[in-house]
Amino acid sequence: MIEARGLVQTFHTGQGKAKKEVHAVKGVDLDVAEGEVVGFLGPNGAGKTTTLRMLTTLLKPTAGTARVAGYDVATQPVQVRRSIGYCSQVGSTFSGAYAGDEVVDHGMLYGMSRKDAVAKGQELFEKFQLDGLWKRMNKSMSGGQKRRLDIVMGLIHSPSLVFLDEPTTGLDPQARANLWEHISGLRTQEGATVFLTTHYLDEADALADRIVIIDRGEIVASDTADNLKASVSGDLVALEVAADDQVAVARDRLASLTHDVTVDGRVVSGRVSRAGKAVPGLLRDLESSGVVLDSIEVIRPTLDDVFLTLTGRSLRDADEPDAPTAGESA
Ligand SMILES: Nc1ncnc2c1ncn2[C@@H]1O[C@H](COP(=O)(O)OP(=O)(O)OP(=O)(O)O)[C@@H](O)[C@H]1O
Repeated sequence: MIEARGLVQTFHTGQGKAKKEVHAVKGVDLDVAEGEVVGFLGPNGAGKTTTLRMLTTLLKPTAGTARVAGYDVATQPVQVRRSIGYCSQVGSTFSGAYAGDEVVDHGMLYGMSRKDAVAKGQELFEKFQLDGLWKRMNKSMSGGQKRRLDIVMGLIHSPSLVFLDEPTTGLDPQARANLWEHISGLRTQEGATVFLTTHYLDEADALADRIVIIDRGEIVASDTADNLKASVSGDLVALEVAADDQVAVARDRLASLTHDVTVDGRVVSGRVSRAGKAVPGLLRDLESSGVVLDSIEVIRPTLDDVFLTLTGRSLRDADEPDAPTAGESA
């Protein structure tokens, strides 16, 4: 569905002495298969939107090639646009028009008949819990309703591939959770392939089959959330031993699974790869060695741990406004 090779975007800003090159995207390769939901994750300014704009033909790549839905973005932009749905960060609806009219007009722009556009629009309004809002203006809708309306606009012509740019930014937790359900339904109910950008770790974790991480214009990882977490640091296993004289035995048993065991009072802990598989055996081992536990905690690494290991910074640091962005050079 998406096949990008060496995509580059260099912006030129300012004039004279203030002239600057911004290397927003620096040679991105991407492959997205039909039916996949891919989360494109990265901090502010990492190059997510710029990559998305190149893939959706809104921006010409400085270098590199991309085929999207079977068409070349540079030479067949019209065919690409017909095959995809795009929901931008800023939204695509106009505040002074009825929601239903906008959706129908949008469908007609794609060559649908009014009758078909109305039928599909009404079906989508129902699916996205917008029933009753056909004759409502965008300006009198809640944030969550507006985002759902944006998605309906992007789906009116039944695209096989949908791009969502930070779909839940600015929404409250309940509206986010509600939108997540709808996004999951895009594949199951609409049969669409979904490529979404986000800087929310939990969003990528919850929605995507595969996560592609971009940092400063370069892809730094691409895998399932589980594999990314497992490959980086392992799960933290913390054993609280019931008696002081059993601490050493517990430490030795845990050391058979990992090198980095630490002891803090009666708490023995260490990082174990794929703890879900290893812990049952460890518990049997501890029991047969006569160790009694007060508690056991298994803490899975977060995608933030992954990002930290890959880039040396946490996503939160990277989010700070004064952190350096996409390789700007004078
Ligand atoms: N039109 C432009 N002219 C100059 N620089 C730009 C332009 N658009 C984006 N940039 C710069 O390119 C870099 C990547 O921006 P981009 O919007 O792709 O990041 P992003 O990962 O989508 O960030 P966010 O999460 O904040 O939306 C940033 O340094 C940004 O300032």
